[in-house]
This record gives sequence, structure tokens and C-alpha cells, in this order.
Amino acid sequence: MFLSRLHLRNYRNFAEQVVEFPPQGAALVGDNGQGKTNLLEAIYYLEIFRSFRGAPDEQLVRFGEEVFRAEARLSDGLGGDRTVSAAFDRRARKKKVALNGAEPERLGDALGQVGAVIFSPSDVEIVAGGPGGRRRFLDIVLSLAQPGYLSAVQRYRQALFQRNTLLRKGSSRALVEVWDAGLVLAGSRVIAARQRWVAARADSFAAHYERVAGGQPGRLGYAPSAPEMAEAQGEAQVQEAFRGALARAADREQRRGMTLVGPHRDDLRFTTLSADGAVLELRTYGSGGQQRTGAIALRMVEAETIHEARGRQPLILLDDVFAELDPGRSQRIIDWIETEDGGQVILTSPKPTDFHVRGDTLPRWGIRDGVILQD
Ligand SMILES: Nc1ncnc2c1ncn2[C@@H]1O[C@H](COP(=O)(O)OP(=O)(O)OP(=O)(O)O)[C@@H](O)[C@H]1O
Repeated sequence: MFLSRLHLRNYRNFAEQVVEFPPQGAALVGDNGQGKTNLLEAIYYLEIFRSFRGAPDEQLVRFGEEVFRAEARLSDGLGGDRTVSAAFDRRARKKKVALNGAEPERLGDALGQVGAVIFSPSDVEIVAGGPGGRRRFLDIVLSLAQPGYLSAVQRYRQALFQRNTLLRKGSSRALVEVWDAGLVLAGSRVIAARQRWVAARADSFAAHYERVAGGQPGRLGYAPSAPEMAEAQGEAQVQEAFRGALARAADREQRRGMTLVGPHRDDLRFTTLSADGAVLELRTYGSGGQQRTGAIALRMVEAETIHEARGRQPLILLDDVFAELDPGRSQRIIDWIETEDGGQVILTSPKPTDFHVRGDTLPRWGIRDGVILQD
């Protein structure tokens, strides 16, 4: 399956655009502000039904318009086609998603149809920014890859919201505790899934980091909000540890008026080693380049995850990722793409690059003011 056709109407600065993509992908070259990121954002919108940049849907509607629509056609090259589409009405604040023209029962059922991974300069924020961005990363990847994860997150958020409302109002402990069973059940599912994913991908992350960084070590770990949860393995042990952590935090929670333990306070940890062997957090001590390398290695393990979940090569979207990397690192990313035997690649750049992707078979298109220029 590859993205064979994209149809955009009133998405950002695209008025009406139809693009036919070949199976190997395409390279888009255009000046700043012409719509390169917008195009990749639109493709990835059809994967997760929201902007990867975190923009609210209203902002995606072309200025002066009311509704945007995006549709992707995925083809297996043998005549088998599938479509996924999304539309958002700014005035009615309504989003509609369809698979092959039919609305799925739940939005979650339509997630991940494109099977894409996006590499963007803003990924550095996952490593360098606050823990919310890292939890968001985990929640998106696991929602795409694991059935049931998204609904566990949603149940957890509901229980957390109710519990926090009571804590904020200073309600009695007995009232707050009514929500504990639901919180622990859904929360442990989320924590155990995240821990399993990190454990399963840690070696691969380390290998990607080391390769891209030209030999420097890099590690990925999961940091739960309470120490006893770090020891727990599997959902049952996490539940027990979560209950224990809640009991220990009860007085503090009453004082602070909020839930202090659980997956909403967990974090991902990126580390490297100093010259004398000390463990350094990339977030606080990493250079810009090291933080970018951590983000790229993370996207690479995401690509492996999507590959396994979908049973096919992911569509790789590269948004001007080479701009801030040294040539060695850039080349090693290209080498990695080349080993992803034959998956589709769509890359953007403000200027023609010297990097040779897919044996230079990608057609090179221009883009100006929301119009794609194919020759
Ligand atoms: N809702 C919208 N309607 C119309 N135009 C929009 C909308 N949102 C953003 N734009 C326009 O899209 C352009 C930015 O596009 P985009 O972010 O894709 O740039 P780019 O080609 O990736 O540039 P760069 O190389 O600087 O990253 C801006 O000119 C902006 O005004």
C-alpha cells in the first residue's frame, strides 16, 4: 500500500489541489512559507486526524473559508484502492472522517490507515521540551499501534478529571476514592503498555542513536511518577504499585488539590554518557545536535513500530530535517531510509539537497503559494 493520490480542498494555503504520487514518493522543493509543511501536515492529518503541529482544526481551514477536506487514496499497485478522508467545518465545529466513503463507528477505528511517520525539525521539542510532549508522543504511537490503548487513555482521562475536580473542591477522601478503582484499572493499562513499548524498543533506539551520532551512546527509558511503579512488571503488578502510590500520596493530594501519581505524570528519559562515563540527561545537558539525534532515533523506532503494526513499510515524511544536522548525521539518516527497503518517501526542502534518496528516483516538484508545480 502506498499513497497514490491526495486531494486537498481549503486546507491551510491549498485551495484545491490534487497530487498523484508514485510508489517511491516525491521531493518537494520550495521557498519558505509556500506550503511544504502544510502538505505533509495534511497527509499526516489523515493518519491521526489532528495536526502534528498541535494546531487546532479551525486553523487548518483556509483563510476566508468554512470547511476543509482532505482525502488520501492508498493503492496496493494491483488495482486495490482504499480511501481515507477527513473534513472539518469551522462554523459547526464538526469533524467528519470516512474510510472508503463510510463513517467509522469511532474515530479510533480510522486511525493509522495511511501508515506514516513524520520527521520534523520541531521533533527536537519531544526531547528538549516538557514531559507533556513526550507523553503525547507515546500516546499517539501506541494509539496507532495497539488496539485498546486509546480507549484506556480516554477512560483514564475521564477518571482523572472527576478525581481532580473533587480534590480541587476539597472533597472528603472517601468521595475521591470512589474514582480510584477506575483510575488504577485504566491507568495501569496505559503505564504497562508504555513500559512494554519502551523495553521492547530500547535496544533499537540505542542502535539508531549510536549510528546517527557516529558512535556516541544514547538510551531511552521510562520514568514513572512513583518509584514503586518502576519495579512493577505487567499490568497486575503495576495496578498494585499504583494503588500503593496513591495511598502514600493521599495526604499530599488533599493538600495540593490534584492527583499526583499516574501516567499523566510519567515521562520518557533520553540519556547519553559523558566522556568520563557519567549518565547525562539529553534534555538538560544535550547539545542541540544531540537532542535532534535523540528525536530522530525516536522517530526511527516509531517507524519500526508502525511497520510491525501495519505489516508494511511506513510512508516516511521528512520535513526539511537536514537543515540543522551536520552532513555526517544527514547522510546516516539517508542510509537508514535506504535500508527501509523501498517504502515511500515524501521529503521537503527549501533548496535542492545533495542527498540521494531512493537512488535519485524521486520526482522533484516545486511548490509556490499552495500550488504544487510538477513538470
Ligand atoms: N489557514 C490558513 N489559510 C491560508 N494560509 C495559511 C493558513 N495557515 C497557514 N497558512 C499559510 O501557509 C504558509 C506556511 O506554510 P508552511 O508552514 O507549509 O511553509 P513551508 O513551505 O513549510 O515553509 P518553511 O520552509 O518556512 O518551513 C504561510 O504563508 C501561512 O500564511
